[in-house]
Amino acid sequence: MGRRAKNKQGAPEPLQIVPADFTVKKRKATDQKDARPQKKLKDAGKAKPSKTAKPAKKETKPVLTSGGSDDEDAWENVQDEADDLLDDEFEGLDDDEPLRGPVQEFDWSDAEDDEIPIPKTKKSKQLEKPTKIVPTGSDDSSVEEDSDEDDEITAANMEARSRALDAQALLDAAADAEELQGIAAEEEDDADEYAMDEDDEEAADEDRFHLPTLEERAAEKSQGGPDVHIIQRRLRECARILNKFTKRAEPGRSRSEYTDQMISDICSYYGYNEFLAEKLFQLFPVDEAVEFFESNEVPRPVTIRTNTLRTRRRDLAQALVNRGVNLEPIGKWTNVGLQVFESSVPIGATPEYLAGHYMLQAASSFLPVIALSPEPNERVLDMASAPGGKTTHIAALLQNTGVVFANDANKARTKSLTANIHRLGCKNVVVCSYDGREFPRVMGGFDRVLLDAPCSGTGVISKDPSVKANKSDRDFSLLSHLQKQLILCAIDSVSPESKTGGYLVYSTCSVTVDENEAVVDYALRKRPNVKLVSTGLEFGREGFNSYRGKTFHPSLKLTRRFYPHVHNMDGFYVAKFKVERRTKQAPEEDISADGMVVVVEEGEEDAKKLTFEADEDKPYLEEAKRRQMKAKGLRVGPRSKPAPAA
Ligand SMILES: C[S@@+](CC[C@H](N)C(=O)[O-])C[C@H]1O[C@@H](n2cnc3c(N)ncnc32)[C@H](O)[C@@H]1O
Repeated sequence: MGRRAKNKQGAPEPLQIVPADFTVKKRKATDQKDARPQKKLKDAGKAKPSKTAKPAKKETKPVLTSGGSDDEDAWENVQDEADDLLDDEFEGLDDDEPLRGPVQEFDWSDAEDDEIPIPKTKKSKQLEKPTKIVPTGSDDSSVEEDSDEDDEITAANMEARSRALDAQALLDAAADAEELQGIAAEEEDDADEYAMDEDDEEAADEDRFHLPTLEERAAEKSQGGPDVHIIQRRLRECARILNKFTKRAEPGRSRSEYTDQMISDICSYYGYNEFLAEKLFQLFPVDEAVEFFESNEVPRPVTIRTNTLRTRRRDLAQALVNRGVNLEPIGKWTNVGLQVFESSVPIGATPEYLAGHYMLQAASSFLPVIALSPEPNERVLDMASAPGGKTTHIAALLQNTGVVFANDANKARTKSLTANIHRLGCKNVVVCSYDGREFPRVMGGFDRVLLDAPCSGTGVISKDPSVKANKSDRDFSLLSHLQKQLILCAIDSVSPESKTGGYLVYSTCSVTVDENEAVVDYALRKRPNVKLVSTGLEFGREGFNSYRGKTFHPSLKLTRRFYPHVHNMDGFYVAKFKVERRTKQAPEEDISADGMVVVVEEGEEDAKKLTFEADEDKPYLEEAKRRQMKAKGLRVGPRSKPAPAA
């Protein structure tokens, strides 16, 4: 575990959401070495008071305990106050209607840093310029009112007029130059906020940043690695320099030297292996990458989903407030979510929890089900469903009508799935345990399918920091391969004839492109009868259209990415497909002799010849079979050795 991992934030920040077109603002470099990076709001018009600096009303929110009080009046007062607060919180929120509304910007800042900078709007310099006064040789300002045309040109005044015109031209030129300079300076400021303080900073910074040479790095390593403060400063400085490389880099040093230093520092500071640090680093602009790594050190807010089969959100909130839970609705995008700020009782063991009134569930986990949007009486497949957070959400949206097939390849995990289904009172769910790649042979013709795929978990590192050290290149290849097989099976399980649906939602709690856009793009290429449609989610970043030399289908923009540092929720990815009727037969080579889907990797044309017998596929197949057997509790033999190179 990295050194920062120990330094966890106390109470989680309230969840606030940024709009889809939100761009992450760059941080200003500060000279406070230990300070956590602070985000400043550029636009005061859009600024919202920080949730950390809560309104006074909320600060007085009572923490009620079920133990009660000897003083009945006091109890009633507190009770009334709690009721009022709930009424305020929930006013206008109709539990039965999907809520829509503007999304809010997530603010990292602590209360004391909440001052909102004056908005930096681009004003027309033309409007700001003082009215020019044309010198006429007279100080009498009334003269300036006179128009040139009115003055008769005579031999006597000709020279004076000529001088005045020259002077005016000079003044105009000077003013224009000044204006151009101003615009250039302003553009530079806008292009990079760091530049705002650059001169001051650099002038004050006697101890100028020096990028260690290879020898210096080796020496540093041999002495047990650098001090945390040195790494912090180096990360900040490297990010600052990479942002404006030509201007700020040390002469003779390359961009990749700074990048390598950053990745190496990220590994030692946060505890990632080099492969994963680089993979994640590449996903973002430099300074945003640091924000991403930083946010993985902070726990996400505790959130619960109201089980509408058993209660209403308002009633649940009331019951929990009465037990001493401090909570509020997550945001306008969900009418069932509640964020828990603090609780005097264990939130996973309240009578309401045991009675199935809610599910402890990350906010990001609501998103695929919202995108799936199942309708009553539909037939739905949840292909990889354990432990059932999304299954039970689907069952609730179906209002216990229709049927949900909750499948998971891992039989052991179906126990917790079944327990959750019972606890939440879902009566329309059938639990099964197949490898998802066996669908639709076992069952097909679903109105909607959810494939919440097995993934690397790079979106949930704050929950499972072991991901930082234990994910390798091989893991990503295997996972991407499995996901590609599963997604084709999921598509083929959807009924294009469905009167109400015909949709597949693909999701992962990972942020890597291999597991997301690459899988979705592969599915689009292999199944011409599907197209991407809007997820219906009002926030989230657009999926990548291209990434590191790979180009994806333009419709990948319709998919959505969610990030911890932007949306204060787990990293997540959601894509929604509409499945149409097939116009021609599926390519034969998709299905192997044993009925499994064959994944065709990069270079589709050559790959057309591939079957499961192909040497390249063997290790993947073998590994998949080993895992399958292991999951079923069967003994697996040793891995076969790779054949020697010819
Ligand atoms: C991300 S988790 C699913 C979480 C679940 N949807 C929820 O909301 O609670 C992925 C699941 O896929 C299952 N899985 C892995 N390989 C599978 C396969 N080949 N077919 C079906 N399920 C699989 C794992 O056992 C795991 O439970």
